[in-house]
Amino acid sequence: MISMTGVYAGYGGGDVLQGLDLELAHRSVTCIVGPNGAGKSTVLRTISGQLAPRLGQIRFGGHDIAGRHPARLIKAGIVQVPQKNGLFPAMTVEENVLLGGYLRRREKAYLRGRYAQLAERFPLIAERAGDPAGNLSGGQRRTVEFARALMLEPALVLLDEPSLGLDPRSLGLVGDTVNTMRESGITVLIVEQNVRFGLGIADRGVVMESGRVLMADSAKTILDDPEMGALFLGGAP
Ligand SMILES: Nc1ncnc2c1ncn2[C@@H]1O[C@H](COP(=O)(O)OP(=O)(O)OP(=O)(O)O)[C@@H](O)[C@H]1O
Repeated sequence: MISMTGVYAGYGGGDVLQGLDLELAHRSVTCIVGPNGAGKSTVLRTISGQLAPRLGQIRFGGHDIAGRHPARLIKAGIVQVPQKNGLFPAMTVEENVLLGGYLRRREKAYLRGRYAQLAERFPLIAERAGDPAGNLSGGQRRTVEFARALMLEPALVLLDEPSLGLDPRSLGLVGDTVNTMRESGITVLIVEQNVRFGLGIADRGVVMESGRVLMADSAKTILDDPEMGALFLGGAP
């Protein structure tokens, strides 16, 4: 559904991604793991258009989308949920969710209908619609961020460290939401420091090191690989 081939990208001081190849199957949930600085978040930024690759191809929906403007990519169905604090705390939950539809803001009936669907799918949205987003717990805020990302019915959702700062109960909420996305036919790409959690909710795992893919397999195979355990998971299980 999306494939990256020979992608080189960086921030001016040399390439962080060094000929990265990555393929995501339609409707799969994939988690990228790897040591700090491996380039995991850079992969997400390159797909969502925040960073244009210097070389290489990113194919999505039959086109090479490398270097396209983020707004065009959102319209094409690719949305990234930022790492943290992506909500406007003084605005209500409803207003925050509706912001996810900004690019189609003139289509009021579509946005109302879409919001109603999301409020049904995520009871929290309906229950706390009028509350300032700043009053929610960390896990609840994450749910609102996810709902906002789904406003324009994306095909591919990119999640950067969804577990960051969450307690164990909220992690369950994140896992449930990823399952909801999978059931709606959305392809999900996650970057996680919490390797056990990330691979636990994913079908596929990708191990990155120094801007390249070291291993791509089922999430379970990677979790169970003793070498991976020693290298990246903080010791063998
Ligand atoms: N905006 C930026 N400007 C300059 N360098 C950056 C920027 N963002 C990241 N880098 C550098 O690119 C390299 C890869 O960063 P990236 O965030 O992709 O790694 P990561 O694998 O996600 O690691 P981490 O888990 O530590 O975030 C790092 O050396 C980092 O310092």
